[in-house]
Amino acid sequence: MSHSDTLEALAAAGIAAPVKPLLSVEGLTRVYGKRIGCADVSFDLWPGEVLAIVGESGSGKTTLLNCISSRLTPTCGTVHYRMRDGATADIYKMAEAERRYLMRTDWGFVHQNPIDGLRMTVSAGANVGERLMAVGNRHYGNIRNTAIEWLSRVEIDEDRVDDQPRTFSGGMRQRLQIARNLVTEPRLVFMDEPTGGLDVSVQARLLDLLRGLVSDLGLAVIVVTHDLAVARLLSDRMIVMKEGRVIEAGLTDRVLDDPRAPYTQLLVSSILQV
Ligand SMILES: Nc1ncnc2c1ncn2[C@@H]1O[C@H](COP(=O)(O)OP(=O)(O)OP(=O)(O)O)[C@@H](O)[C@H]1O
Repeated sequence: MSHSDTLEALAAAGIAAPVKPLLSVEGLTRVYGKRIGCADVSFDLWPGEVLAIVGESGSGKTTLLNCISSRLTPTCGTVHYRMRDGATADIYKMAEAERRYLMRTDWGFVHQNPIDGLRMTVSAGANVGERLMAVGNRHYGNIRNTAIEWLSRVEIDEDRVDDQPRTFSGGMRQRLQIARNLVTEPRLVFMDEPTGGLDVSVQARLLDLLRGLVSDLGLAVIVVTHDLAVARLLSDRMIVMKEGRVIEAGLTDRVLDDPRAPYTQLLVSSILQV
């Protein structure tokens, strides 16, 4: 998507464009031997914007998300991030310690399977409190109070604060993972199929909760999903991937209501027929 397309999309969504994007992805490519994971992906993400990456299984969504979030080294391409002090940093040129700090504080990562994003053998309160300690909080009482506050924000009863997440249902675990990620008020959150693997009714409630939190906190989000309904509910803009490449990009409503690429038309019509 070009810079002018992005500005147009933002204006249509009622988001005032800042001078610089929060994240700029340029020519991002990852190959696995001869197999393409993702190829030549470029886009900008603006503060407070929710971008969905959609496509069928194997289209490269997870590879792209992992390359952007520095969990997987790209074969080529760059990812620039605007730090809190306003300076722009190339995340692959940062010192490892600085990148790790960024990941623990200014970024969040919500995994499809909460087991990958939680510590199952420490309490729910500690799962949330740990992230606060990572940003320098040391006062036990304050940490516990903030953890309890966040549990209630994600609709987990206060009296579960000392329970381990292994005693929680799938939906509760996912809500706890979200609280753990959001407690440090990150500016950018990556989500990989955040509602995948949950019952439909649990999914709907979680999506509602996520939508409220994202809007209240003004979060920028990159969400990977194969579910166009999730993209429709959560995102402002979306990119459609096929065989590792972006084949369509634009405002979510435009792409879903008036898909231009034949592949997107097929994706959309296959959902409508269900
Ligand atoms: N570790 C790996 N080694 C080799 N090939 C891989 C590896 N990970 C992914 N691939 C290949 O890269 C391509 C993109 O896979 P990726 O998992 O990114 O797609 P996806 O859209 O996230 O799929 P899904 O929705 O099923 O998770 C696929 O062809 C896949 O087989």
